[in-house]
Amino acid sequence: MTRTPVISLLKVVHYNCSPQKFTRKTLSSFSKTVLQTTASSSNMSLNEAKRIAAHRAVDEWVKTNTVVGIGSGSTVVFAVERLAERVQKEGLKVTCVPTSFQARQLIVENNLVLGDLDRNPKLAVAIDGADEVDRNMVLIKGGGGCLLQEKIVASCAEKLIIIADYTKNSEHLGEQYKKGIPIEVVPMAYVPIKDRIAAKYGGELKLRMAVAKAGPCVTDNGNFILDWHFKQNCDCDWAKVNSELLQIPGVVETGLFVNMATKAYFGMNDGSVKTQDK
Ligand SMILES: O=C(CO)[C@H](O)[C@H](O)COP(=O)(O)O
Repeated sequence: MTRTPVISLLKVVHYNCSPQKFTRKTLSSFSKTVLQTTASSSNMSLNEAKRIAAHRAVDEWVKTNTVVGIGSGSTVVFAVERLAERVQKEGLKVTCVPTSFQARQLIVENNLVLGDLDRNPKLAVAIDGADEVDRNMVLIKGGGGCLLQEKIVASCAEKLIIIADYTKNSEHLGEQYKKGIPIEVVPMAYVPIKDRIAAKYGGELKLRMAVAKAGPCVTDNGNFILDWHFKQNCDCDWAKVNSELLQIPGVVETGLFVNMATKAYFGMNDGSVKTQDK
């Protein structure tokens, strides 16, 4: 049987919970805006930067007869594209475990083998995007609202490999990503959680609102998301902050990924791929 890669940005880059709704049109104007504000002499589109990072990571990390975690977001679209190409061209055999409804759709639409943690509790590698990566490889994730399943799948993988464009590569968290740290919470507890975090650490917490629905964004797990706009230039011990946040009743998971990522691949503005290790 011939397997045909089916990549539809219109379908797969659709975030229910993203503050920015992506379609082919908005994705391109979004990319343009970011490019204009981050690199005046840019010669590579953000999508091209995502693509080169994703393809390189898939080529270096995905081996045949393995189980691979498939992250969520717009960069992962290009990783799945590459996996599908390799299945077709080299007969690569992989089982793919999704981290969201979007990832599941991507796997199915590209005729890749769909797995789950019941049958595949140990993964060789998980490939995922990030909203920001700091110099210590601490990540902010959850811009697309999929942080809980992303962290679960990453925790089952021997390696977590991050793919991103150059706008995600920072010295400190919050330097470039201005939408805060996503925190997934049980709906009935969002107000007390918000108050407790603000009282302890300062900053502002915003309930993430849905894009094409009135009311809050509801995650794939039926929860809400608080985006924590922490104080700028925070010299925080993120491992400690993460553990403390997880102690609050009603906090399900945070978008802080500390000591999880093995390597990050950034597609750069000049067409090169920069890597960062743990
Ligand atoms: O954490 C995520 C979704 O929950 C994504 O990996 C993160 O938002 C990056 O997305 P993109 O590749 O679209 O920049």
